[in-house]
Amino acid sequence: MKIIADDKIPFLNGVFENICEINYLPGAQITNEVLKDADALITRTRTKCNQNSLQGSCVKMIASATIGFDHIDTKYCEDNDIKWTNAPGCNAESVKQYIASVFGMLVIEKGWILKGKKIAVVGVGNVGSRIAKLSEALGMHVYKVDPPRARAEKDEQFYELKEIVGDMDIVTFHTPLNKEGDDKTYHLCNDELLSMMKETTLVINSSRGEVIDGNALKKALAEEQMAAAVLDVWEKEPEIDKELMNKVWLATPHIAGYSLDGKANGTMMSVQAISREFNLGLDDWEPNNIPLPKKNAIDIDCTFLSDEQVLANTFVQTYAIKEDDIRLRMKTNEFEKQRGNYPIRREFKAFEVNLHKGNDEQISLLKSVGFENVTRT
Ligand SMILES: NC(=O)C1=CN([C@@H]2O[C@H](COP(=O)(O)OP(=O)(O)OC[C@H]3O[C@@H](n4cnc5c(N)ncnc54)[C@H](O)[C@@H]3O)[C@@H](O)[C@H]2O)C=CC1
Ligand SMILES: O=C(O)C(=O)[C@H](O)COP(=O)(O)O
Repeated sequence: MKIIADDKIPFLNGVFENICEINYLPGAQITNEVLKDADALITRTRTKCNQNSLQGSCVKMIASATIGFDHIDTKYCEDNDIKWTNAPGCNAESVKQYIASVFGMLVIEKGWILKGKKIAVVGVGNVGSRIAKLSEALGMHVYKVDPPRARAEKDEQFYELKEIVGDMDIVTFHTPLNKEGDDKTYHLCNDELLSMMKETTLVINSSRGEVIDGNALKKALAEEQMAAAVLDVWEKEPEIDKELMNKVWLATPHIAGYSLDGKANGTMMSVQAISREFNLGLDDWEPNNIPLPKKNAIDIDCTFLSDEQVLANTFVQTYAIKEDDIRLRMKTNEFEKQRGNYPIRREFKAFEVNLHKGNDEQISLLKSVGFENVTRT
């Protein structure tokens, strides 16, 4: 048996070597020629898995170590008996941490008071439901927008995006990229939607670049139809629109899901899926010894801070989004390189937080958003 694997998937080296042949290649170099005699592919978003790459190959299974699967032509796979899997939820906590860092920056850099603000969470799946919970913990009013769930569920309250968007302080997108159909999300955020927003609204996109019409956003920002944008994902990335980047408040190179925890989960789910399919005896395999960041103990002096400021400061100390923003602006052409050499980032649960002169309410708020080790002195 032969596996082709993307060489940027961590924790994979050594896992299959004694069982079968495995070759590692950069995502963009995984071509039809390379896949010809491969039985399985372990991939990321950087390899288009479609007729071009798969026709005539021996590939029987594709496992993507990512949440999104818009890089896989699922119809082609289904029509050609190629099984495929993604890794649902693998890095959802990481995207939550990314959004938490945006919230932190709103409080620290822009002086926002989040309590009482209205936020539309568009797409309430693994990521969106975490963002909704995080926002509620910060006292925001959450408006959930998810037409597929709204149709399927009776007990949860969902809103129509166009009906509420004019009243929102924040609109954050967490949908898959659906290129067509009733639940199409391609350019879901377009001229029309942007023109309905208040001039103080912040738009965040950490889903897929094509969910927002970049030209429309550029125009809306230039004309101050809405206030600001945070973009992690971009149309045509890694060749991103620099004019747009210069207009957005925080710009990052598609790394919202890049915690090591999230990557480890993605690798684990892919290895186990391949193992189950080909009977390789790795059904329970999981990576161990996930490295910690240099500083995983956080000390916050709460003396003059509101509860919201305590949370904001804690969030940005676990992950400083500004550092990714600065790196991208300094070397925009290195978008893909920055993703490939991404620093160690760990999720909330890997940190020990001490609140100096903090209170029980702050401890319980931090625990409610995913911190496991919180003390006060
Ligand atoms: N920037 C990054 O690093 C990352 C980006 N992502 C992106 O985020 C997306 C969401 O991730 P998850 O929450 O884990 O996916 P999920 O599949 O758990 O949830 C997606 C939700 O969107 C809803 N939805 C579908 N069409 C919609 C529409 N037209 N309007 C509103 N809601 C709609 C679905 O019903 C579902 O509840 C992924 O598909 C991926 O593209 C995911 C992980 C990391
Ligand atoms: O999981 C997803 O979906 C993502 O967007 C990933 O964070 C992107 O991961 P890579 O393809 O860059 O590994």
